[in-house]
Amino acid sequence: MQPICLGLVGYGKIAQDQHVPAILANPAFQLVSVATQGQPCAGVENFRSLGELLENGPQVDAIAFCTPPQGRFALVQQALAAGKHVLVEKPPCATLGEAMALVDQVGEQGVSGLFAWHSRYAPGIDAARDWLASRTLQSVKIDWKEDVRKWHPGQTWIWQPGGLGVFDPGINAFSIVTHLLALPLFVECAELRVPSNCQSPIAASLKMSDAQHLDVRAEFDFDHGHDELWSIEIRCTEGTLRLDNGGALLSIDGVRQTVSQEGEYAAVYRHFQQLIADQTSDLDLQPLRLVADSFFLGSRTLVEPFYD
Ligand SMILES: NC(=O)C1=CN([C@@H]2O[C@H](COP(=O)(O)OP(=O)(O)OC[C@H]3O[C@@H](n4cnc5c(N)ncnc54)[C@H](O)[C@@H]3O)[C@@H](O)[C@H]2O)C=CC1
Ligand SMILES: O=C1O[C@@H]([C@H](O)CO)[C@H](O)[C@H]1O
Repeated sequence: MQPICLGLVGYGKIAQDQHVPAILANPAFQLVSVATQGQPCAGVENFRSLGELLENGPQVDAIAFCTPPQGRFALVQQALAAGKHVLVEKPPCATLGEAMALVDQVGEQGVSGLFAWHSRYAPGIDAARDWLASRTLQSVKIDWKEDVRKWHPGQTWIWQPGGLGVFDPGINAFSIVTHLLALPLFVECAELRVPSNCQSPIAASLKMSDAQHLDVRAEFDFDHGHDELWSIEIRCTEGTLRLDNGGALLSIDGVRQTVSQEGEYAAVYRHFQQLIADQTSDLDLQPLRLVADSFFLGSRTLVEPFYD
């Protein structure tokens, strides 16, 4: 079986930390080229732009996008126009409208597309979804707190329009709960705390619900201590489910459950491989819709300036 020849755009932190190791560990893929504006990737042909990669580089079947969300729409469109399958890091684009347009364009091009909500592939998520399927939900409490200086050192794009600020990690919690819960969620109120020298929030408090008036609360914080707090607690009539460490740990009524041993990005690329084989796509917009609605409804409070 011929490997899927892969190009990658944006050889930055997540590409180095997660994408390239996952690609190299999966024999179904062969990374053949990178287009990036920073340091080059060893062992493959490097280019300064996607256009150069497509025009002058080795033939590729698919492209993985690890650039910031601003400007990503045009890049993915370029790959689609060239008939390439696309794997797009979260958030898929800087706006909901751009992401909606990509969904249409993937369909029109007849290729496979994946919006890679990586937290949905955390080890505990599938078991949590199975347990919840037969339970009666009462409330959901989300705490998603980390240190931006640890996870996005020197990344100014995250504080610019389209960079989402604390919703860049917070959208991962949205991607989990929209995957776990049967009914669509909507935002009821949002308080956004924006540093005086930034365009996007550093913290947020949210209240959400669904058509059955489920009580969903979320606290997001990008200026948290060194030890992250990525937890979701779901109280049901029959008991309490808790996901910790971003979904890597699952407990039910305080008892730790056995979960998958596969890492998030290994599962992401295995899913992408299957989508290509099945000639289909997985392009969910729900997490980005919740971010958009949080920004629509959000009251803004200016807080002290942020310095990296
Ligand atoms: N930092 C993290 O821990 C994680 C980040 N992500 C997501 O991955 C995406 C990238 O984040 P990071 O890797 O942290 O950012 P980063 O700033 O470290 O890397 C972005 C890379 O894209 C390159 N780039 C920008 N515009 C380009 C263009 N037009 N053509 C080619 N290369 C271009 C830059 O040179 C840089 O190497 C974001 O959407 C983020 O939400 C996902 C999971 C974790
Ligand atoms: O997607 C993301 O994940 C976090 C962090 O890497 C935990 O995995 C990061 O802030 C955000 O971009």
